[in-house]
Amino acid sequence: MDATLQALRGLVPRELQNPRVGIICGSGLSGLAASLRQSVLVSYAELPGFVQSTVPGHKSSLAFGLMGSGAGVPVVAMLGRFHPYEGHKLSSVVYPVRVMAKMGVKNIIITNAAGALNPELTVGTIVVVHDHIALPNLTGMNPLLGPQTDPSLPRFLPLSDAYSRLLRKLVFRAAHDLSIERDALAEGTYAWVSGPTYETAAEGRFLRAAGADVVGMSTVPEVLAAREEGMNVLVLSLVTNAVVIPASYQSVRDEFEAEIAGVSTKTVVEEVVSHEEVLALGRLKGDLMKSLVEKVLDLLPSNTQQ
Ligand SMILES: O=P(O)(O)O[C@@H]1C[C@H](O)[C@@H](CO)O1
Ligand code: HPA
Repeated sequence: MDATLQALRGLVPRELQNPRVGIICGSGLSGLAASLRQSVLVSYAELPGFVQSTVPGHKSSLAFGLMGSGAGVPVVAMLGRFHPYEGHKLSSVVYPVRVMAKMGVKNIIITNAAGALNPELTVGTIVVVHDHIALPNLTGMNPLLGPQTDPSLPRFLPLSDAYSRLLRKLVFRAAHDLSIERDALAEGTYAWVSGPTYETAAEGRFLRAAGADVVGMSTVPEVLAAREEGMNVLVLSLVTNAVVIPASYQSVRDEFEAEIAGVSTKTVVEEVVSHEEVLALGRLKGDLMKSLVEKVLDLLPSNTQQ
C-alpha cells in the first residue's frame, strides 16, 4: 500500500491528491469520467498492487480531476474494474477501493451493467441498488475472509445498512432536478454471481425467486471493502439486457410430436445475451448516467463524512 500511495504522490498533482469521491465505472461506462476537469490519468501499470482489466469496455487507468458544476468536487475514477472471473484474487479486485480510502475518499459511487430479473425493469433503466444477494459471499468467496490485516477495521461487518440512504435519496433528487422521467430510475436488489457465464433460465428464475431485481458479475466485493473502510456507498446498475426467463418451458417433445402429426407449430426462438449488447447499452445510456452522477456530486452535502 505504501508503494502505491508513494507512486500516486509522484504522479498526481498535489491539489488532486485528496479526492472526496471515488467512482467505479462499469462495463461500457468509462465515459462517466469524460467531463472531469484538470484531469490526470494514471495507468494501472504504473501502480504497484494494481492488476490489469482484461474485459472489453474496461480501460486500465485511474482518472483524477474535478467533477460537477462550480468549483467541482475532487474525484478519482476507476476507468475499468477487476472481476474475479478474470482470474484476479478478491484482494486484488478490492485493492483500488482500499487505495481510495487511504487517499481520503469518503463516498464511493459504484456503477455496473446488469441484467434485469424483475420483468418490470426495462432495458436502459438505472437501478438505485438498496440491497444485495451474494451467493459467492454466503458460500466462502468473500473478500473479507482471512486474517485481519488492519485491526482498526471491524471483524464482523454489518451489511444491513450497506447502501447509504442519504446517497440513494440524492439520486432521486438529482433526477428530479434534471427533469429525468420517473420511469428512467428504479430501486432494487442486485444479485452478485461470479460469471463469466450468463445465467441459465433456471438460474434466472432462482435469483428472481430469491428477491433479486438485477444480476451482475461485480460490485459486491467493492461494496464490502468500501463499507469495511467506512465509506458511504452508492450503487447504480444500468439494465443492459433482460435475463431470459421464459414464463413456461416450451416442450420439445410437444413440438416434435406436433411436427410428425403435421400440425404447424410456432418456432421457438431462443434468445441469448452478449457482452456486445451490454456495451452498446452502456454507450447509449452513458450520458444519462454521467449527468446523474454529476448532479449527485453537486448535491452532496459538504460535510458528508458520515
Ligand atoms: O463490470 P460490470 O459489472 O459493469 O460488467 C458486467 C458484468 C460482466 O463483467 C460483463 C458482462 O457483460 O458486464
Ligand atoms: N447477467 C450477469 N451479468 C450481467 C448481465 C447479465 O444478464 N448483463 C450485464 N452483466
